[in-house]
Amino acid sequence: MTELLELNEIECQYEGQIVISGLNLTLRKGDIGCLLGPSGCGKSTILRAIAGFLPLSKGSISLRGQTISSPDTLWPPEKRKIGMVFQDYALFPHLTVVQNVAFGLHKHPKKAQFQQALKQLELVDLKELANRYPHELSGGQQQRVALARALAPEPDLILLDEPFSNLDAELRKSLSLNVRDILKQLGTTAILVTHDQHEAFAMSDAVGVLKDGIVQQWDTPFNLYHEPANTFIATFIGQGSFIPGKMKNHDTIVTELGEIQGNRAYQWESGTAVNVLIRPDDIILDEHSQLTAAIINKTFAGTSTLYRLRLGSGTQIESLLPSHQDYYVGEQIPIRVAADHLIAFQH
Ligand SMILES: Nc1ncnc2c1ncn2[C@@H]1O[C@H](COP(=O)(O)OP(=O)(O)OP(=O)(O)O)[C@@H](O)[C@H]1O
Repeated sequence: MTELLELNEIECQYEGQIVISGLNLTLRKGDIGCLLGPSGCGKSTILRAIAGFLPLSKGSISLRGQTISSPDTLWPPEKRKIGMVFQDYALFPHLTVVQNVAFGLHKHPKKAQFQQALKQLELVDLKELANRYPHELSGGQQQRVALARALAPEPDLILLDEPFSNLDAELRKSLSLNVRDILKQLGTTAILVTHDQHEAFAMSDAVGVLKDGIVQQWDTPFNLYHEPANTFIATFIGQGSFIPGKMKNHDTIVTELGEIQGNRAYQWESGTAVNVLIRPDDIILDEHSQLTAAIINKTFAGTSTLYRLRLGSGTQIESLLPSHQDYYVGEQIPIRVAADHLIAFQH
């Protein structure tokens, strides 16, 4: 059996109000899964249900093949062997770093507790700071202590609830990759909750995009971007906008940008009205193109510049171009669509 965690049609409520319904999710041993979605969509609620802090009103959760939650089963959190890391680190201020990490090891003999805690601190590269107190550490260091503490009892599963939200952008990026490496090195299965899609993509093997308590798509980051299951995913993940089109044949759509041919076939009949997703990196500059668009604004982003363009019809699209090619607002530029992954939805 390779599935470590299985959520089967779960429903969660707060005081009779259903927040999660009919949710399915499976995670293989050693995989890092992520729950991504707008604020209030139910991400933390799912973690609470997995951790055992919230009962289920329907469905079941099984870990290592055993049912740990169902309407008439609720294993207590401490029996689940699940580690947790929170946004606010939640370290004990009156305990040193090594005492914090050793805290969850109270069943071990004292000496073994400290040896194991030091081993975990070495893993997160903080052994030198073992005798400091939390207030003597930076935010990133505190979060690494929290990770070491969660990993110390060698849990089968670790839940990370917005663990990098309190850190600045650069640190978020480096720490998220660092944490991924540590989890992969240990083979620890993890679920990350975030509303930062870059973090979700960088860290996870599979990502579930949630909206209104329902997982809209549970897939690899690549597929979420290139094969979105619906218009919500298409616009929530990455950038892009829809333009109207008509099916010409199964893999070609006629639009005001010309005929766009992709690498997947749609079953709709010729003439069917569709919306086609155009990503900024699908629109490239082509001096031989007859098609032009007017620049209505631009955002410089270092290596590239994002241009907002208006087509003759008034439709607006975006184009991401290398920043050394610099154009001004109001200029007409010749463009062409260069998209292999044609994404369209019926009107
Ligand atoms: N203890 C509670 N009692 C009642 N309603 C709650 C409780 N906790 C959360 N909710 C509601 O459940 C819904 C889902 O909340 P949850 O915290 O799971 O969302 P989230 O996706 O984690 O949001 P965020 O990204 O803002 O942390 C929200 O509408 C929220 O108001």
